[in-house]
Amino acid sequence: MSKPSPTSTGNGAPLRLGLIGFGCVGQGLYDILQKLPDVGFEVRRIAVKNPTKLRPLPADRFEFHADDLLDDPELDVLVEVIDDPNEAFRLVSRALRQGRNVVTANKAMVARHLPELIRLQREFGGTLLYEAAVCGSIPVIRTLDSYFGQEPLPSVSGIFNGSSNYVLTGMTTAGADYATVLAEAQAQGFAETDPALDMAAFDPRSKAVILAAHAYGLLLNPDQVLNLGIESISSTDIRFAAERGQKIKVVATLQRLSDGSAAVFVAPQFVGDDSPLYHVEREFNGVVVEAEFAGQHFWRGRGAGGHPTGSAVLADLVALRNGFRYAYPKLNTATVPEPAADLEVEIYLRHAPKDLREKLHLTDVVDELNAPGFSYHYVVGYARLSTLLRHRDDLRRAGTFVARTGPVRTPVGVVQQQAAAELVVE
Ligand SMILES: NC(=O)c1ccc[n+]([C@@H]2O[C@H](COP(=O)([O-])OP(=O)(O)OC[C@H]3O[C@@H](n4cnc5c(N)ncnc54)[C@H](O)[C@@H]3O)[C@@H](O)[C@H]2O)c1
Ligand SMILES: N[C@@H](CCO)C(=O)O
Repeated sequence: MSKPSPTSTGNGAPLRLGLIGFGCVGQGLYDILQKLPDVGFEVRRIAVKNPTKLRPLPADRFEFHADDLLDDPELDVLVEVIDDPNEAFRLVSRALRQGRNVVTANKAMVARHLPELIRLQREFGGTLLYEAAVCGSIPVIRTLDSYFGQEPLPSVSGIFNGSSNYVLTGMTTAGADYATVLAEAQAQGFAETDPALDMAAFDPRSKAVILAAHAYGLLLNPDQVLNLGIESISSTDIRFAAERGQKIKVVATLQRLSDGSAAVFVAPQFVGDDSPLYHVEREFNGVVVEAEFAGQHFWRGRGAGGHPTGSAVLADLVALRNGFRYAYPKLNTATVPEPAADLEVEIYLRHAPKDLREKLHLTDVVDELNAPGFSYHYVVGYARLSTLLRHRDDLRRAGTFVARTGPVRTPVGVVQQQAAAELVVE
């Protein structure tokens, strides 16, 4: 096979796309390209999986073997928007080994395989762009990679999942019940094929892992990053927050600590109206970047849906045509942080069975309701992130709801040990 053309047909003709996957995002992109006929991209071939599914285009527009698209040297760019991260990795890594240019929206795949995907681009010369993988239409990856490529970032945080935010908005503002409003999010194409990925915060964890690479040069194994979601949330939790003038939001936190290390985790959080995230509703996402010299930036935009995500894919296609590739400027530099050693975070814990609560070793309990005869019992105190990660699946199984209520801190014992060590040194 001759080496595919990188980013241009060379004669001003539209770039020829091979589209793999024609679900919410694939159709969103296709529709945008129909509405923008002069934008310079032509969907030449479309590979789908299910031969019996009804689709809005004539049947002869579709074929069923994505590998055939990879074997077609006439395609300039492959757009991978399927819902299977393992198959996506097989296809994308094969395409990169051919030196091809690929755009993907698959955050689970990118987060899990980023080191290998970077290596394949460097070794074979292809380009992989994935702006659509994080926060839908908010151009966060390219901004971190290019604009903030050299600037230290004390923190990057935000609402990175549209479906869970949609559910929280429905429960908070309309008193809707969880199952009904989740079904709405699914019907609108916001949710993953397995919505537990959204509700248990695996999806925003993938996005946090991707941003850690671009914001800090930190390549993390997703399994080592704490993710707590809202599967067990109830109207009592929402009322508890509202009585304190707060809302519950699922917030991803990437934060540089004073020792230079970086903490990365995702958890429901009590948010007051002094935070820009308080006002981010429905499927919208919000990203707050604290930059050392630029100060605070806040972006809000649609985090899910066919058109917003298709818009991000289109932006990648245009960037690719202009020769853009991620520089990963903070990788392999002296400033790459270590993942933070263990931290404590203040949490609200509702409905934790006694044995599980004991395993969490809560300290500095500041509030508690545990009256006999009441089904509603909660406690507010400090837990270690590592302990929460170790018992994350127990918490899910027990139907316990956990939300962050305060800042992270170095475990008290560790501070005392450090202070003692300093005393000894002096
Ligand atoms: N929906 C969103 O708002 C959104 C936003 C950002 C990123 N994403 C990501 O984009 C990707 C696609 O999401 P979606 O919402 O369009 O999913 P979807 O379920 O609507 O569509 C995915 C399609 O891919 C097809 N498919 C699966 N394996 C295939 C294969 N081997 N070859 C061809 N087709 C195959 C499925 O049959 C399905 O029709 C996922 O990785 C998702 O995480 C989605
Ligand atoms: N399921 C994801 C899609 C966008 O990545 C969400 O709800 O945010």
